[in-house]
Amino acid sequence: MSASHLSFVLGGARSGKSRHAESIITAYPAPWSYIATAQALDGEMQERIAEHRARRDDGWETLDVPFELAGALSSVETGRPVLIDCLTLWLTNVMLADRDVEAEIRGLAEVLASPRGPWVVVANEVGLGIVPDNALARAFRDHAGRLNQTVAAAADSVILTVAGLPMRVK
Ligand SMILES: Nc1nc2c(ncn2[C@@H]2O[C@H](COP(=O)(O)OP(=O)(O)OP(=O)(O)O)[C@@H](O)[C@H]2O)c(=O)[nH]1
Repeated sequence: MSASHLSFVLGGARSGKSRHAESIITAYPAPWSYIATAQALDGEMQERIAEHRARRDDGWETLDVPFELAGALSSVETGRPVLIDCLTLWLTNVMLADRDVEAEIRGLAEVLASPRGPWVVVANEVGLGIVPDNALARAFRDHAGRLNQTVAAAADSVILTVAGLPMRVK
């Protein structure tokens, strides 16, 4: 595999994007860092998180980062492979906390543009369905689309996972 500064893995729910992203990272020698943006706010999320934790072995160090992604990435040791799962939940956290979404995306984009890595970022492709009938969902869909374009522009490889299959789109 060629050395990559930034890979971006996109897909729908349960499309296999996390598993594919993990396989990119574990092709590098351990230790690897896993930056989790999910917050275990209810039993269902706790179960999903437990499933993920169970399949990560001792080579992984997990950091819980619901908000300060740019800061967390900047402070990771140079050369350490990092997986960020997932950007769309980070966006949800930022919007629900009433933070300045544009400013947060700019801050993240600056760090992602730095010539570091290997980093793999996971996100949901959310905009394919009908126009949501409430304003918050429409704003979320639009921010998610712009965020994905920003990260894809900075990435040297972009992969779309469909039904568990990775398709290279950049
Ligand atoms: N807080 C926390 N979250 C975690 C941890 N491990 C995984 N997660 C979160 O679990 C979420 C993914 O959950 P899933 O429901 O399996 O994802 P999915 O999008 O439906 O499925 P795939 O497309 O197959 O990856 C990510 O947003 C991670 O942040 C952890 O150790 N701590």
